[in-house]
Amino acid sequence: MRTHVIDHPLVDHKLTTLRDERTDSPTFRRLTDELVTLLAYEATRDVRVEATSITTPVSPTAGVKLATPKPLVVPILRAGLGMLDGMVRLLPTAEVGFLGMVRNEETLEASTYAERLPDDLSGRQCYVLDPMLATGGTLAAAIRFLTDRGADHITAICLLAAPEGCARLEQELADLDVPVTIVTAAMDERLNDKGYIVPGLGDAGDRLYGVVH
Ligand SMILES: O=P(O)(O)OC[C@H]1O[C@H](OP(=O)(O)OP(=O)(O)O)[C@H](O)[C@@H]1O
Ligand SMILES: O=c1cc[nH]c(=O)[nH]1
Ligand SMILES: [Mg+2]
Repeated sequence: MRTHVIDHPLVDHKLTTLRDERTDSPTFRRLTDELVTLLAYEATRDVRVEATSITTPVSPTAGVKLATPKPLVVPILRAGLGMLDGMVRLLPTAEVGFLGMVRNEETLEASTYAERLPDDLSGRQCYVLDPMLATGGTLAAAIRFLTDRGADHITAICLLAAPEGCARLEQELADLDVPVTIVTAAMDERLNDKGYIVPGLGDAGDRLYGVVH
């Protein structure tokens, strides 16, 4: 597994406002959207392309276009939905599949409550969107779900990651022969005793969409 922490002053600037407890939901949604587009630029560095030829107003020339099958973008509901627009702005022809997952806040175990994905993901590059990689339980299960269906290249885009979650992914996905890359805006210090990322930004789903409990 490769972990790529984006080092860019604009990312750090937007992330600081996102973390601030005074930032309201509309601003939080806008900053999430902007950050995802910046992260997606790096995360798609190895998106598959194929050769094509076109003619400019001046001459014929060789170029590239996105390879077929097109990449699949998979936001993990709820909070990952806040990252979808920013991602498809960069990859407008990607297909989108959905995974609904929630973490039990007592046991910290993740469970899946919704799934709308192609049955066969053979040969597909998948981009998983989830703002928080905390214990790693949610992302480990999501990645396993996709590789069980045949996905052969996984990139997860997260706003924040915790070292504990990355270590768990390394361990739980050690048997996979599929390349997995985590792209994140920051690697935070640790988890607290409730499984929240420290310093983090709180509950991403609640900050995007409100408290449902
Ligand atoms: O790494 P983990 O410890 O598994 O935690 C991370 C998960 O927790 C949050 O989702 P949550 O369960 O709060 O659902 P929500 O998006 O509906 O708020 C977050 O969006 C991740 O999916
Ligand atoms: O810090 C955290 C951990 C899990 N889920 C969140 O939304 N935030
Ligand atoms: Mg939540």
